[in-house]
Amino acid sequence: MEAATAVAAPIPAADAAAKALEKKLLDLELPPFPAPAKKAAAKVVAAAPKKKLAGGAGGYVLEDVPHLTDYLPNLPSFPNPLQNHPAYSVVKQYFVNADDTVAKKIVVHKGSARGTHFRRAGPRQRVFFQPDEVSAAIVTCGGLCPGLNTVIRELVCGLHDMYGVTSVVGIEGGYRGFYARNTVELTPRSVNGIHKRGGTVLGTSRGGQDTGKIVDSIQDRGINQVYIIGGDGTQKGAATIHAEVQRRGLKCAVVGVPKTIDNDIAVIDRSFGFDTAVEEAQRAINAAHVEAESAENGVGVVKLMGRNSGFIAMYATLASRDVDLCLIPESPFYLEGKGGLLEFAEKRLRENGHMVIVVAEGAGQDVIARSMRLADAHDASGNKVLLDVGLWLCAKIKDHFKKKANFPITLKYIDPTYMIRAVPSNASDNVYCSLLAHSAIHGAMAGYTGFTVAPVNGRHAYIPFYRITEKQNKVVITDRMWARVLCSTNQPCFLSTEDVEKAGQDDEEPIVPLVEGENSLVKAPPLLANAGDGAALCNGAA
Ligand SMILES: Nc1ncnc2c1ncn2[C@@H]1O[C@H](COP(=O)(O)OP(=O)(O)OP(=O)(O)O)[C@@H](O)[C@H]1O
Ligand SMILES: O=P(O)(O)OC[C@H]1O[C@](O)(CO)[C@@H](O)[C@@H]1O
Ligand SMILES: [Mg+2]
Repeated sequence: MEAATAVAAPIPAADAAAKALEKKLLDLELPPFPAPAKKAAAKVVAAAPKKKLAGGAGGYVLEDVPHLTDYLPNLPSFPNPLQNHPAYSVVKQYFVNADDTVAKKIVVHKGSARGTHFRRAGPRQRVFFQPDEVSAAIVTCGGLCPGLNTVIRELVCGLHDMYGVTSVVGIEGGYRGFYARNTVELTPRSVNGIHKRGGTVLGTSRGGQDTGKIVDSIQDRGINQVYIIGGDGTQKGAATIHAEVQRRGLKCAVVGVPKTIDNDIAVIDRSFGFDTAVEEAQRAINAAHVEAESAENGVGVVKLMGRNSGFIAMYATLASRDVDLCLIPESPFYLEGKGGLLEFAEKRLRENGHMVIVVAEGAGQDVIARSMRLADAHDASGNKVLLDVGLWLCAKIKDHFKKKANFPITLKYIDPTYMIRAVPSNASDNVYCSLLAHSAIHGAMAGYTGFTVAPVNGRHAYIPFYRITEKQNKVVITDRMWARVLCSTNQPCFLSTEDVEKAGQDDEEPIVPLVEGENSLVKAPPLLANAGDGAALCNGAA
C-alpha cells in the first residue's frame, strides 16, 4: 500500500535553505488526524485541511493528497485490472512507481532545497475499488469553458474502457443538482460525440453549494467516486465535500478536475479550454484590426474574459501581434495626463493611422467604480459582478478625441466574451481533457481522494485541494512574459514603483529593480485624475 506517511519525517537538511524550508513546512502542520468528530451542525463548515507532508533528503518535501485508508485503515486493495488490459499489459512502465513525484519548482539553483513535490498521477499496481463496486458521479459547476464535454466523455469512457466500471451518473445543473434534481445515467454510448459540442451536457450553475445536502445525496445514492469539474470556487466546494465525506467515514473518493477559462487556478500549468479561448479571441482581434486599418484613425477595441487574471488578453495579444495596447486586471492604468492611455492613443494614431486595444474584463475596475460611485454587486457564488470596462473605455476615448480639433476617429467595439467560451475545445485541449480525465480516474481507483488533478511542469500530478484554492493564479507583471507583451505592443507600462512593490508582495522571489533608483518606473501617477461621470456600464445584473 503506497499511501504516504501522514507526518513530516525529519529532513537531513542539505543546507540552510533546506532547513528553512523544512521549518516553514513543519510550522504549517496541523493537529494530528483524525480530528475529533463534531456533532453534525445545521450548516457544514469546512474543517481546516490536514496537510500530509513527508520529507526527504536535500530539502525534498512531498505535499501528499489524502487516501481513503487514512480514515478507513482496513480497506482491502486489489490488483489493478489494467494489468490484464491489452493496452496496458505490455510493459511495467505504464504504471506509476509508488514513490514517483513531480517537482513544483523546476528552476533551481546549485545548493537550493529540492522543495515541494506532488504525487505523480497515473495507474497504480493496486486499486481500492473493484469495478462492479464503483458508483461514480460527475458534476460541472461555474461558468462554461471549452472542453467540459470532453472531460465528461473521457471520464465515462475511461471508467468503462480501462476499469470496466458501468455505473456512472451525471449530476445536472451544478452543485444544487445533487439535492434538487434526479441524476442522469451516463454510458459510453450516451456521451459519444459530446466532445464536439460546446457547453456542458450536464448543465452548470453558480451558488447552491449546500455541503450537508450534497453529502446526504452522495450517501443516499451510494456514490463512491465523485468527479467535480469546476474553477477555484468549485474546488473550494469540493474541499468542503471531501472534508464532510471524511468526517462521516464514507468510502468515497472526491476528485477535482480544474476548469477555468481565465486560467486563474494556482500551481497548475494551465487550465483546459484556455488554448481554445485564446485561439477564438484571435478572430475578434483580427476583425478589430481589419476594421481599424480600413478607417481613418480607426480604433478597434476588443473586450476579453478575465475576471481577476488577464491571461487570455495577454496570450491573445502576444499571439496576434496586431495589438497596440493590452490592459489586464493585474496592471493598473490611467487615462489622462503625461504617460496616460489617451496620450498614447493619440501618438499611435498619428504614427500608424489606426490602433487595436485588447482589454480584459477585470481591468481598471477600481477606476471605473470610483468614477461612477457604484456599490459592489456579487453573483450567486459570491464573485464580484464586473463593470463594463469595454464600454467605459470606448466612451472615454470618444470623448477625448471629440474635444480635439481635426482629429476624427472611427471606433469599433467588439465584445466576444461569451463567444470564446461557448465553443467546442480545439484539438490540443481535447487531448489535454482526455489526459485529465484518465489521471483523475487512476487516482480515484487507487484510493486517493481530496485532490485536484493537473499538469505541473508538464507532468500530471495529484494536488491537495488547499494548494489549489489558497490563492488565484494571476499574471505576474514582474515576470518576463508581461515584459514580452509590453515589448510586442510598445505600450507604456503605466506602472509606478508602488505598483511593482505591491505586485511583488505575492511573489516567492523578492522584486529587485534593475538599476536601483534609476529604472524607468515613475512615482504613482494620479490614477483618478480621469475619474469623471461615465454612463451606467454595469455588466449584467447581480
Ligand atoms: N468558498 C466556497 N466554498 C464552497 N463552495 C463554493 C465556494 N466558492 C464557490 N463555491 C461554489 O462553487 C460553485 C462554482 O463557483 P463559481 O461560480 O465561483 O465558479 P468557479 O468554480 O470558480 O468557476 P469559474 O470562475 O471558472 O466560472 C458554485 O456552486 C459556488 O456556490
Ligand atoms: O457566466 P457568468 O456568470 O456570466 O460569469 C462570467 C465570468 O465567468 C468567467 O468566464 C469565468 O470565471 C469569467 O471570465 C467571467 O467574468
Ligand atoms: Mg472562479
